[in-house]
Amino acid sequence: MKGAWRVSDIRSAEAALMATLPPGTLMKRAAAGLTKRVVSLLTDRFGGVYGRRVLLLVGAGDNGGDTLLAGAALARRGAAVSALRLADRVHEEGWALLLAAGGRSVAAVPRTVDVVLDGIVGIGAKGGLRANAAAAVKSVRQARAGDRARPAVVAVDVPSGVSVDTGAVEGDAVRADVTVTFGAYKPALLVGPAAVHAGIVELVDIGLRPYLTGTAALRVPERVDVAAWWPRTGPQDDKYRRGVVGLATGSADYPGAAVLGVAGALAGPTGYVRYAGSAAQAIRDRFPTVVCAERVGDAGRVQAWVCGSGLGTDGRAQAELRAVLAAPVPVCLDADALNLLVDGSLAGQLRDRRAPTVVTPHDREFARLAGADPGPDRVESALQLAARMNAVVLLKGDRTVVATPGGFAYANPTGSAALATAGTGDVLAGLLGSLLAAGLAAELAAMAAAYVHGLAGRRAAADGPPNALHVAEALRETLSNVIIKS
Ligand SMILES: NC(=O)C1=CN([C@@H]2O[C@H](COP(=O)(O)OP(=O)(O)OC[C@H]3O[C@@H](n4cnc5c(N)ncnc54)[C@H](O)[C@@H]3O)[C@@H](O)[C@H]2O)[C@@H](O)CC1
Repeated sequence: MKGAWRVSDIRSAEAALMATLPPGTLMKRAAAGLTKRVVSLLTDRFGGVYGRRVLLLVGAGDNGGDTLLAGAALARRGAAVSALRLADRVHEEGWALLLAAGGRSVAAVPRTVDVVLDGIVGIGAKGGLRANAAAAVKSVRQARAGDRARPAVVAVDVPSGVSVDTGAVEGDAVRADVTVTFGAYKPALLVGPAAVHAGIVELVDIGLRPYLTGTAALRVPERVDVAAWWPRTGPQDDKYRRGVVGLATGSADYPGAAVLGVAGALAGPTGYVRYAGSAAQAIRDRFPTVVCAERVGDAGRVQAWVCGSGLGTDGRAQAELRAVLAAPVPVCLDADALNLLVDGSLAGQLRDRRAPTVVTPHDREFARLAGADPGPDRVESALQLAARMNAVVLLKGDRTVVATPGGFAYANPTGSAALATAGTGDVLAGLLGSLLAAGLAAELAAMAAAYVHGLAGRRAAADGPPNALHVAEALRETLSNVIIKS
């Protein structure tokens, strides 16, 4: 699993590591990693390094220093390197090396450039881009709009203009194709709108890891993690032992929500799916293996409930949610269940639950639950709500965040714009419920479901604009690739 560290932790680790090394060693390691990545980008996209036009955007700090050292190395390999200074003072040694290698200073963004290196600011940034930097970034963007291939943009350590610890982007910020980051991931590379600005993120090992002693601000699972968490069927299992998931979703008015949730649950690891609600006929017609009842109280034993989507908010819906909350099993609450939780007595019942609860709000539902929109720091917002509700919070977004009441946060790397369509959340909730019923810990169930659901969204989108049923249908093949074959 990847971990992302806050700037303060990275600074402490760097200080401890630097104390063991000759001055300048870390910057040389960083610049060497950056140079290597830019060489491969120039070679892959533009056929080589010699004669290719590289522009350095250079700010005042060591981030500019890394960039100048890499620029000097590229110039020595024959690239035509120019540097635009965006501060009165820049890293002196780096500047001298660049000029000695044949690099030149420019006063504005040249008209034609193959690759831009963004060395305006790194982890020492305070506030957004200043006016001269913002103007240079705008020129680069305009050049790219006229020629979709060039310039390719490589951010050094982080894209300038983003908030490194939170992933917020409040003003203008660099949009990179690739970010080459040093020593450790930073939250902005993995979560929030900044993650989109970072593009493909590549970590250069500069020897920092053993010195990062604090807790990661954020964890980002990889395929092997999800595969390891996924419950497997053993030779001793029967349909009950694999777990029974119950869905209290949908209604006569909204049977589709129930259908989509059940489709998600059927793709999960449980051996048995029960449905309780007034969309039972639609479920029977479509899924003959699902056992249906009209009410939660009549459904029989389940090991986890999914409740909410399409349920409505009338008296019957309230009674069903109350029954679900009273069950001593893990519960996943979505959509209308979240709207009903704004009611004080149900919220109290939720806080008193002993078994785990997962809530899966999008931003508007989050605002109703928390009393305010998620702030620019989505991880912190989700953590606060998790602590307040005593529930795991899965905050949906391009990089879905999972936060636990105990203070741990995860970000999902597989988000896809394809999932921004009606009903995909129902599929997610069903899959998540199945993982809960199979016995996976609530935060891992939430993370694993988001991860696989994101991949299924991408897979479904490969055949054209998908709807939620396409996403549900893509789950089986996605699971076969990700989980079973790994
Ligand atoms: N500290 C280390 O051990 C290492 C640091 N490295 C590089 O050094 C960077 C951090 O260097 P610094 O601490 O010098 O910080 P930065 O290079 O991020 O920039 C800080 C400087 O930029 C100016 N500045 C701050 N906010 C600004 C803004 N919004 N617009 C314009 N200028 C602004 C400040 O006056 C300050 O001088 C890292 O991101 C990384 O690229 C690497 O060389 C690896 C090792």
